[in-house]
Amino acid sequence: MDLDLFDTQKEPVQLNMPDAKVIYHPTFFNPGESKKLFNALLNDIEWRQDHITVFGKTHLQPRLTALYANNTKPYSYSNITMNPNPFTKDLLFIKEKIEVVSKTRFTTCLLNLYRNGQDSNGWHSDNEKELGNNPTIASVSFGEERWFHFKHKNNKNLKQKILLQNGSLLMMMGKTQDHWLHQIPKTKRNIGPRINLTFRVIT
Ligand SMILES: O=C(O)CCC(=O)C(=O)O
Ligand SMILES: [Fe+2]
Repeated sequence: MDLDLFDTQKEPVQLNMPDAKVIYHPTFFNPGESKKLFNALLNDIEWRQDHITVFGKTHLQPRLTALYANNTKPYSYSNITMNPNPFTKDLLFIKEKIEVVSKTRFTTCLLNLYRNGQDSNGWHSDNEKELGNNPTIASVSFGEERWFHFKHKNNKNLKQKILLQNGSLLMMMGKTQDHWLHQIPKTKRNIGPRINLTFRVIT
């Protein structure tokens, strides 16, 4: 019997999405490394909960966030401007490992902490002008797995979804942000926290 047949997928896969380039590495960090990094980030990152203004109404963001960078350039989205903290040792370790596969030098990391299934991230694309054209965004996940949904901006029939596993890396490149929106929906499952790190280049 070939036990490999029952192993989960380990090789990177490109998602079947027209007008986009999205590559998923299911096991970029091994389980031991992922657990250590999850615990360290949960404790050491300066998590905060900002207010956002949508359609003139102010709400608390449905998750905690943080911004780290190797420069002092602010990042603005949804009427919030965040000023970065300097990268920590753990963030530099993760960044350098991702830079090898992505052949990109990242400046900035936006972090999200989804405390439970009620925390979420609404439909958006990462198309702020600070990111430039065709941004490469490297998204790392630790902790509970959560569904990540994509929908095409012009063709309602085009959708994609992927379960982002502990220790995974999702790369969004090329025209992805021009043509697609993404979200992390709420779930009624009784689940624990998930940490997501999105590495970006801010020019
Ligand atoms: O939590 C995730 O996987 C996605 C986060 C995201 O889309 C963002 O921060 O822009
Ligand atoms: Fe995003």
